Amino acid sequence: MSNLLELNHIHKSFGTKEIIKSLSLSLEAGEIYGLLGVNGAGKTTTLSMLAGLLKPNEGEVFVNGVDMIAESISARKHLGFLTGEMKLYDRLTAKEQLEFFGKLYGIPKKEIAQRIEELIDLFQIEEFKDQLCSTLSTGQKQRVAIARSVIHKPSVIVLDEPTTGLDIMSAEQITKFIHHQAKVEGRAVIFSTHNLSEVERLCDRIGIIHEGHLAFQGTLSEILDQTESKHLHEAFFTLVNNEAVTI
Ligand SMILES: Nc1ncnc2c1ncn2[C@@H]1O[C@H](COP(=O)(O)OP(=O)(O)OP(=O)(O)O)[C@@H](O)[C@H]1O
Repeated sequence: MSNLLELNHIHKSFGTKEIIKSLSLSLEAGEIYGLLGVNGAGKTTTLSMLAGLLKPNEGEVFVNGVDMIAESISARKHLGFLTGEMKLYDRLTAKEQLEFFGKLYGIPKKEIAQRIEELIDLFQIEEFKDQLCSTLSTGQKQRVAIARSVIHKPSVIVLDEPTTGLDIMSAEQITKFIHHQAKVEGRAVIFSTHNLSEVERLCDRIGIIHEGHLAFQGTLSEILDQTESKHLHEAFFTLVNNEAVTI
């Protein structure tokens, strides 16, 4: 099967600070990939590079076979990106927000209406669809933000800490969404999180960024085997505290 997403030997520095030294990963259709790492490890930096918001100093990014660096406008059409940095427009209602982004992506008017109905239904936005975004709760805002990021039906979905700050019900809704997108719709989903149980439950593969590299990349059972751990949190500490395991 061909890869929907490919990162090859990415390097990124800010000034003299080398954040990502060499990082490669790929995702197939239907795969869910969880990106872990301590605060400041470089998860947001990596996801921003693969979404075309930051340019790597070296390396390649392909989305659906399109070169993100050379043809970023066309590559971004295949990708939906959610990050805490991208705020909703406070003066639009939840529904207007979705309409606005539908138009930005050039979705025909008739299709926008239908797509918005689907997303309102999927994320249970109905109750607050006509409320200004400035008045929404954290969980409601996050649901609108994710709906907005996938309005154009991208084949690759990139979510930076999608469940951070959400209660257990809202977080569950988002994990169900991720599962559905990959396993029913056949999209590739990569997300960063600090919630290890979410990763254990949801991800086909896990990547742990440490000191600019992927200290581990593989399935849950592979990481447990390689670190001789019973749980992901034990494996995580083993990899991040002493790099006894090499891939
Ligand atoms: N624009 C920038 N200029 C300078 N340094 C930056 C910039 N963006 C990120 N960094 C640095 O790069 C490192 C990685 O940051 P990044 O936000 O990618 O980490 P993260 O793994 O997402 O962390 P967290 O779990 O805290 O969200 C940090 O040391 C951060 O200070």
